[in-house]
Amino acid sequence: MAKPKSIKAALPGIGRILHKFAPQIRKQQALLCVSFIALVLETVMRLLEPWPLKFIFDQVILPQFESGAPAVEILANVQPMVLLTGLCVALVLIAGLRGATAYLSTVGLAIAATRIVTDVRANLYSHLQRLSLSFHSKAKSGDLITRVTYDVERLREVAVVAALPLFSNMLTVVGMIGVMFFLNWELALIAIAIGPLFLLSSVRMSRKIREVARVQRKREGAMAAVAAESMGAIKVVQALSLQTMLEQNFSTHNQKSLREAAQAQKLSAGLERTVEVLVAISTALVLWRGSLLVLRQAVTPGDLLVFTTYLKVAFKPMRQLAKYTGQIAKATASGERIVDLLDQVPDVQDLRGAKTAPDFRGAIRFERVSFFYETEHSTLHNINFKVQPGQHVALVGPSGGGKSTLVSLLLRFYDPQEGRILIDGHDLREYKLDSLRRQISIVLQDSVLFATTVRENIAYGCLGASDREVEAAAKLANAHDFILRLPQGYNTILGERGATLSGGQRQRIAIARAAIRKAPIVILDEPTTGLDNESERSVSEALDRLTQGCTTFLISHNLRATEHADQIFYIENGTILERGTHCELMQAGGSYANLYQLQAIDSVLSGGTDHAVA
Ligand SMILES: Nc1ncnc2c1ncn2[C@@H]1O[C@H](COP(=O)(O)OP(=O)(O)OP(=O)(O)O)[C@@H](O)[C@H]1O
Repeated sequence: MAKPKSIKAALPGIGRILHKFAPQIRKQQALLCVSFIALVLETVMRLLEPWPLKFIFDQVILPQFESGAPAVEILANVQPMVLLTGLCVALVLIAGLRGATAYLSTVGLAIAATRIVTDVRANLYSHLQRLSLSFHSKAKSGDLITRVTYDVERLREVAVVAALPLFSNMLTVVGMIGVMFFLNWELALIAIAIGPLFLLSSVRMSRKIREVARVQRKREGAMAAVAAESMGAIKVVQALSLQTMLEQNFSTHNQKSLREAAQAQKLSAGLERTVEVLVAISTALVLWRGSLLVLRQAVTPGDLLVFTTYLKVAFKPMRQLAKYTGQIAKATASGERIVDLLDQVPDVQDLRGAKTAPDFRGAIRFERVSFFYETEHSTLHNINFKVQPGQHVALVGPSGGGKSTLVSLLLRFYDPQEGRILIDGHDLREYKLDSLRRQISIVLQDSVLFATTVRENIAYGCLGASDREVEAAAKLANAHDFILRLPQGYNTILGERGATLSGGQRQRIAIARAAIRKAPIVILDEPTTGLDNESERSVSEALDRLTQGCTTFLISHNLRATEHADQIFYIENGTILERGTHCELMQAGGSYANLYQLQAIDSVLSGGTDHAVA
């Protein structure tokens, strides 16, 4: 998505963001209203600030100057000393009120913006967790993390430090121009004549600044990618001694980023100086013409004072306009990235009227099920089978045949394009997703554990499980003994993805996590692949206990591990090519029998000892 180049280009984006965040904004309505009122009062105070000084000049120091304004007529009748004291008090009061209202509006708006953005972030995170696998398998996790963290933070920061001050300053500038025209249109025209020149230079400079900032942003992205990649694959980096090469790569980006940052700084400092000169020119012109008008008594010295003060005050925020608009344009890009994500609709979600699934017996039926991912080429084609409660089914066949896809349909990670899947006689889609998935346990080849305690990792299988249940599950999974030997036993905190454990230990904790669910349906996707004989034996034993009495789907390339299954499906190119028990398939002498014999020969030649798990 291209980044908006300017506020104008960003406007539709801002509209879209505000529309999307409307519910969160509405929640902060009261606070926003109070802050806005404070903001308007602050603007009024800013406009009033030079007026006591004007009256001191016109009424106390130089009372000979005439002014037709009714307010001034009233002041003319007040004792000069009383007036002076009153005006000095007013000066302090105005400054105090301005400070108080500015504090109220700044803090109020900042709190409201922070609450809105925090709400949006929570929403985004929960939305992301619910998006279908079809979305997540295409999305880059690094990019998603950036959106939840960096983009949301940038939105908050810019809302507080740029958008709100910009809005308040604009309000002040408009008010000042109005008052200047009220006082004297000729001087007001001279004062704002510098405007186009100011706009021209600031637009030109800010465009340059944005270009440099964009390059720098890209560079930072590249640096983050290099760092993330090498940290994620630190084992390979160290084993291949790639550190120096990667350091050089990183350092090049780092140096360039530094130069670009300096250039952006130089440009914005240049812009500030240009604006200062323009303000000086404008002030000089107003002073020159204003003094002539004062001498002709067309305006009072106090009016001239108000003009010059306004010029000084008004141009100060304008100087930051370029900075603010650039930041807002960038934040809009961030906001749109967030809205893009929030607009994603999960492919798989609860259908209207979906009900909580009752306790399953575990009878499963696939009826003319066909499924394809993005491509039209079907991954599963016309799959039909029935499994009785408690039966063990083995899915075997060549890689890419569609075995994992088939079981992912059972979990409703995806919905089939044709046909239907029934559990205990009811279509899966009739049930609420959570209640369906709660009754299915899975153990994958590379089980993912979380960077928390062993106890919590097991309890994640059934949130709210007691310590006793956790230990019982660990015992079933042959994990209890090795867990007790860990430094803090069940309270040992694991490394990210369970990196501090061996493959076999990880699998046994994953089995404990599956066991604690006490689900009637179990899916095992190559759970013993990659383990050494000792670990495999221990894991297989645990799996035997886990799957007892459960409807089980076991995916395995090792046919020795699947030969005891009640039904074996030989799946190739998305169809069940052969089905039956081990004996039936061996007798049929088809692809299964050939593969089995090949594996048996291999096993004999390598002296391997494979163990059945189902
Ligand atoms: N998320 C996905 N998006 C697109 N295509 C996919 C996706 N996942 C799998 N595929 C494709 O679907 C086909 C079946 O994949 P699947 O993982 O189900 O096969 P498998 O039999 O389990 O293979 P293996 O035994 O190697 O695990 C493959 O051609 C694969 O490339």
